[in-house]
Amino acid sequence: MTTDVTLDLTKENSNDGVNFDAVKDETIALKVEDLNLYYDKKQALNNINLHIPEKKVTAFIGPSGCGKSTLLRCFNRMNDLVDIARVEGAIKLHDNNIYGKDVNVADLRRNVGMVFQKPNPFPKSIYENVAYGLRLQGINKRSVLDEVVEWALKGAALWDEVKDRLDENALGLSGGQQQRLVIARSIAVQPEVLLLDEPASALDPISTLKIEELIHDLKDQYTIVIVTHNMQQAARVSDYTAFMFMGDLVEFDETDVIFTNPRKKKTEDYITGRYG
Ligand SMILES: Nc1ncnc2c1ncn2[C@@H]1O[C@H](COP(=O)(O)OP(=O)(O)OP(=O)(O)O)[C@@H](O)[C@H]1O
Repeated sequence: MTTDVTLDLTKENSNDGVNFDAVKDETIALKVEDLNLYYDKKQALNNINLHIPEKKVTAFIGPSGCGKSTLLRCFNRMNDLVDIARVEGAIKLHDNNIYGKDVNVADLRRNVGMVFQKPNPFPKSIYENVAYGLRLQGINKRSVLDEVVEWALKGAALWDEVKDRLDENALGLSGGQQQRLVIARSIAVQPEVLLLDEPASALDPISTLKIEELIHDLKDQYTIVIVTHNMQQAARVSDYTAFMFMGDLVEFDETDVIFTNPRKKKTEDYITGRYG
């Protein structure tokens, strides 16, 4: 992937639905500035400008194919893995452009963790799944690993269910438990930001509820960005919501405003189920 941080000032600014004032009293963790993303010649993100507040939950909603996952994957440069993807503009994590030349992408991905729709534990023990990121950093001391594994599993609300079977294969856990294990694996390396791409869409309702409760608990310590198809879920878990449509960020505001009093007709049409 190539990056080009030169801004195209001729592009019309289509961000009049983005209410930056909604987050003016928050500390901003991530600033998206004039971001365009192309898959080959097809533009998938159009001049996105957005401020994501620290230690809050921000949800991305919008119809299939509107660019939610593409935008989410920009925050830890997962799109670098797509050869045909090209990014223009900047994303600043506490004022440092993550697309800058000196950025260590492995460090970025440790600091900005990601959880996918389908739980993806490694075919290793529950313990080794959580210890994985620490071992990558060269931390192998058993007492340190024990402490972090317990802390992360407690943080992911899984400890009580697995504390007596830490040496069992993680693939033997239920889907909901696997997803909480993946969250434990992410938080074990103490990221600042957690990106959740439809984390509950493959789960049953009870597991979904547990993930939603967990998101609520985690936001005290982490900046969370979640992509969801489920508008009720966005309304339940998020503080702020961004509505996307065909690569545009149509509207961003407090979640209550988006769901009760949106400014844009397109947002209203979507949340009232007129398309989707
Ligand atoms: N690796 C890729 N190569 C080419 N085009 C892609 C790639 N990934 C996504 N796209 C295209 O970019 C656009 C946005 O896709 P994206 O997956 O970001 O949307 P989304 O809103 O997350 O959709 P969904 O809700 O269905 O997951 C779509 O037109 C999609 O086909």
